[in-house]
Amino acid sequence: MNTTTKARTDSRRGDPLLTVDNLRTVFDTDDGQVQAVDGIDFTVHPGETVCIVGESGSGKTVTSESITQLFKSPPGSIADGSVVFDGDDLAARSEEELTDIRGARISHIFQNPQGALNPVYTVGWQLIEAIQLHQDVEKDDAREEAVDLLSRVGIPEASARLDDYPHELSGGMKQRVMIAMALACQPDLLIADEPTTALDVTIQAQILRLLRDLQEEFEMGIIFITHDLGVVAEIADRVVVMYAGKVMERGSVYDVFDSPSHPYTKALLECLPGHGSLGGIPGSLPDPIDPPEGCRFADRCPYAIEECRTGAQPAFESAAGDGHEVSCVHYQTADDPSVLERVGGDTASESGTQRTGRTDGGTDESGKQERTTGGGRRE
Ligand SMILES: Nc1ncnc2c1ncn2[C@@H]1O[C@H](COP(=O)(O)OP(=O)(O)OP(=O)(O)O)[C@@H](O)[C@H]1O
Ligand code: NI
Repeated sequence: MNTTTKARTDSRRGDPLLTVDNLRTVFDTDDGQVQAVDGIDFTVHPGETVCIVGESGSGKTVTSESITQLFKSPPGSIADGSVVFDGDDLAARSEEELTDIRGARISHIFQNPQGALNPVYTVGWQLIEAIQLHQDVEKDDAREEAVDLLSRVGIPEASARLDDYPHELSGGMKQRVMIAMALACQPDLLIADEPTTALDVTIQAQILRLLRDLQEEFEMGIIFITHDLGVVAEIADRVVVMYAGKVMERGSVYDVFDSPSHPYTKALLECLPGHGSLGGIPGSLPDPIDPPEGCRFADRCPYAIEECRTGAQPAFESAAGDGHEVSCVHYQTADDPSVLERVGGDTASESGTQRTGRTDGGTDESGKQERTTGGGRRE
């Protein structure tokens, strides 16, 4: 995050490119209905990068998959809400209509490139096809653009790679080709779910730079999901903090990082290297099939009071900063994060492990378990 980012955020005006309103996405399983995304709201403006952050299992991937309904249905379905893209509610669109939108106006990049490339065509053929689908250019020009894109995602000897088939490439190379493919159609909205996690830091930096360049060139909106809060600080204009299918806090990257307001956001930031709390937030996510009443984070929150455990997730209250909002009962009377120091009293000043009474081991184990469950179920 820097002053440029801040200036960009503040100058953002006009209609959003994407408005997600009260979105609920559920999965029917043998054990019951998983409330993966449970009534969330956020917007993305043209040229803006919105990062979705939150622990494993919070619903980030399901949120991103819900936009063009990429999840398998059944078991998944949108149970409520709307996803308005450029004036059009995608939640009400047929699979056929969504196929047209995917890859033309909305592109996805996943952590795992498997399945994103067609094994029977060369990399060059697929890229040139994608470029020509969207732009009225001759084949030679499209070829030149394909080479340029490949070198910009960090592929050495790009022109030679055009004749390769996907299986001839290493995993990291495939990932980069997939990113190039997603950008080839110059999407209005790019949805990237942990796109650079498997890549080394130099290539990662190169790809983030490429995204920023293309974003400036084409006013592309970006939804970026990552566990790496360092990357968030670098690329986000705005941040959406998710927990257990709910949005806990949202605002400019500047406000969320400098004045984290929800106790959950504070805890997430404390897990950054050099910020004290190592090994994650003590405790684990609530049961997604039968989430608790009140604030979903209450069981792990050092500031929780009786009021936090009844009713629905608290309504959004404004926190310090333009468009900075937080879903926490403690902000119903104030918009200043220091309110937590006052309400927290002694509990708040205790160390991370004492807060919930859990000690070593619990965190790591539960964290890992969430990951396995989330990934395993999707297959
Ligand atoms: N196909 C599915 N069937 C049942 N439950 C699912 C399915 N896909 C996701 N879920 C559940 O939905 C919830 C949200 O999962 P999601 O993958 O969106 O989390 P995430 O925030 O992306 O986590 P991570 O950081 O690990 O990628 C989890 O409880 C997960 O187990
Ligand atoms: Ni995910």
